[in-house]
Amino acid sequence: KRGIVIKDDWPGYSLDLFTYPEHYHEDIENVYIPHGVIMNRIERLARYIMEDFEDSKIMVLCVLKGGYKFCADLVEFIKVLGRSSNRYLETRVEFIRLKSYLNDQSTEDLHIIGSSDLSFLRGKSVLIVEAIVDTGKTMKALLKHVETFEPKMVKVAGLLVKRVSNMEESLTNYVGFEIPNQFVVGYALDYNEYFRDLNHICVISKKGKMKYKI
Ligand SMILES: O=P(O)(O)OC[C@H]1O[C@H](OP(=O)(O)OP(=O)(O)O)[C@H](O)[C@@H]1O
Ligand SMILES: Oc1ncnc2c1N=NC2
Repeated sequence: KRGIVIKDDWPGYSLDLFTYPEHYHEDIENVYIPHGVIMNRIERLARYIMEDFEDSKIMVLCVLKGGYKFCADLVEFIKVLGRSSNRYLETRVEFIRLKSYLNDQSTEDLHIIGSSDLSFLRGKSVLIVEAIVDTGKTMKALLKHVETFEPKMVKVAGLLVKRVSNMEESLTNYVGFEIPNQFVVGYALDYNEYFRDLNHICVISKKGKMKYKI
């Protein structure tokens, strides 16, 4: 599944058509994916996931920090949809903190911050929830690490997948949006820890990149 394909020439929406935190006015170019569209897409992904996991419990592994909003909203939809179709899927959430980006570049070394012990995954049906797959380095390394704990099944939900190489095709089972290769922020996606408090997914402006550069 490629998800909603956003074309290279998609200009995004003009900033004055939406509300966003005033302090980011100079730092973002446009509203690339409005919060409402993100939520509607996540609701549809929840339906796919419920069909595939049917009656087994879901062990959600949320990849911090970028994945925390996507994970919270996805798990909420799974709960709400489960209630209305009286097919309740028991969902447990665990977290892993990975860091690999400085400014807008992936550093060579991926490192796990905090505990790397995932033994709670043994024998479980695992859903890895990740905000974005860009070079795929993080997801490749994480999948290798997860496999060492012998889960029963592993599926990956990626809200955004960058059209950078065909590698990600095999890395994600559920894709929210396939986007061109440009740096986006918002909805918990950051640039040096900024913009996580932005509801929409936006394209960062040159000024924003300079202002918050490390
Ligand atoms: O496919 P890749 O090129 O590896 O990029 C994807 C990863 O990079 C970002 O993490 P980041 O290092 O920014 O940490 P954060 O999630 O805490 O912001 C993002 O949250 C993914 O985990
Ligand atoms: O576009 C992006 N925006 C925020 N964080 C990341 C991105 N790509 N890899 C990590």
